[in-house]
Amino acid sequence: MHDHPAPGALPAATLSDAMDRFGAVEGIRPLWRGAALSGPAFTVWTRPGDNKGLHAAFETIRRGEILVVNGGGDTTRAVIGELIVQKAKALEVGGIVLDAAARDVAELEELGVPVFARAVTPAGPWKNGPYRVGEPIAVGGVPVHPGDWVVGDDDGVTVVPRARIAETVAAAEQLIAGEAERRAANQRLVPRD
Ligand SMILES: O=C([O-])CC(=O)C(=O)O
Ligand SMILES: [Mg+2]
Repeated sequence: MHDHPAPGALPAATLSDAMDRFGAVEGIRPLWRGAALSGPAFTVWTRPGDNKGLHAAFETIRRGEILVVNGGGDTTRAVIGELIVQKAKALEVGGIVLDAAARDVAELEELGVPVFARAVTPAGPWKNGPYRVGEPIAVGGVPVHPGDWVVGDDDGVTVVPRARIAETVAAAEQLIAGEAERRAANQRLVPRD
């Protein structure tokens, strides 16, 4: 199904730069320093504060896919915690991106499944729906279709549309080469008296 060159470990910032600085998700951060993910999106749209749809997603999500959730940007209810992320770990999901909140953060870091969220709160979710699985959504102002490439690192999350993965990777690699030259020039700087 995923027959394109993958962005792999390219930085989220560089991938966004390579798309004229679009595609960068607003306001969603890693829950701990060093959390990083890269993989195709598996989308869920849920009623704010409710995680019935996330449990449904774990019925069909595949190894390596990134669970990307539009939870309406709600920060008052955590839609994931330790128990649901245990499922993600067992299924070898590639990571979780929430336009919503999380809880049990110490346990999440120990589990090691990379989680990106808008907020953290001890308040638990409702479990009634409604929800949608596998439909186009948006997170942090960026559209996400199933199969779009999602990259997250210390800076946050960038989404690369599926049809633009190859050209974006090529452009990002060129930017990285240019940055290497600028880095070398910076290292030649000396103080002036
Ligand atoms: O209660 C919930 O659904 C969220 C949670 O804390 C967990 O999954 O551990
Ligand atoms: Mg919990």
